[in-house]
Amino acid sequence: MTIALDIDNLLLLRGGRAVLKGLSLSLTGGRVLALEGPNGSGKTSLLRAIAGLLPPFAGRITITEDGRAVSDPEDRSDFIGWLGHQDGIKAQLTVREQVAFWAAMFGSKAEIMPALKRFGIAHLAEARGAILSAGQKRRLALARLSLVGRPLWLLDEPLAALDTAGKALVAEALADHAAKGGMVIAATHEPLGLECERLVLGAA
Ligand SMILES: Nc1ncnc2c1ncn2[C@@H]1O[C@H](COP(=O)(O)OP(=O)(O)OP(=O)(O)O)[C@@H](O)[C@H]1O
Repeated sequence: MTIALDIDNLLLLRGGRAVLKGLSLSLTGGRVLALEGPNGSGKTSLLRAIAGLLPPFAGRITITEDGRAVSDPEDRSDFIGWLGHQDGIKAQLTVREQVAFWAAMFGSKAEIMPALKRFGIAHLAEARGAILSAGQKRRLALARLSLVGRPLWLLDEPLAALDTAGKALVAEALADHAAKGGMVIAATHEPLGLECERLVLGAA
């Protein structure tokens, strides 16, 4: 599958105010884009618009799969792996259960333990979500995302709360996803730690 994203002359409003105006962008599978810019510059808004959660006031966002447009936002969600500010970790489930639940929900046949190992949390497999630290929760959310097999990853501050080793694991996972033809768009306030394209949004 070849995925491509095309954004044409986008105007996004939040609370009646323009947060992004005249943005155009093209990206193909195999690429990683770092979305940069100060607080309030519209990074999360752009991710939400690409995900189909924030309708453009003007302009167009087109996602194509093998040259065929995926125009319905509901169909679009089938292509998207989302990691927001909230990790969405369930307090009562163990680390293993949370990843297994996602794998089952998304019909992934990938194995659980290698994903936990990859993000350095295999030793926490039987720990409940409630006792995880912020960085451990982030690692779990990333392990979960890596299992679901969606080609377009939209990540909001994927490095938040991670230590140096955790950041290196994320960089590796992003590079790996891109190497398999996936696309990554990550809002970030710090370098992602791999070669990538950059889009710097303006001040609010
Ligand atoms: N639900 C909302 N209603 C009205 N305005 C909003 C809403 N959500 C965000 N905004 C405004 O839209 C602008 C862009 O916000 P956004 O969250 O996209 O910025 P950001 O670049 O991701 O910021 P940060 O780096 O702080 O995460 C901000 O001025 C914000 O106040």
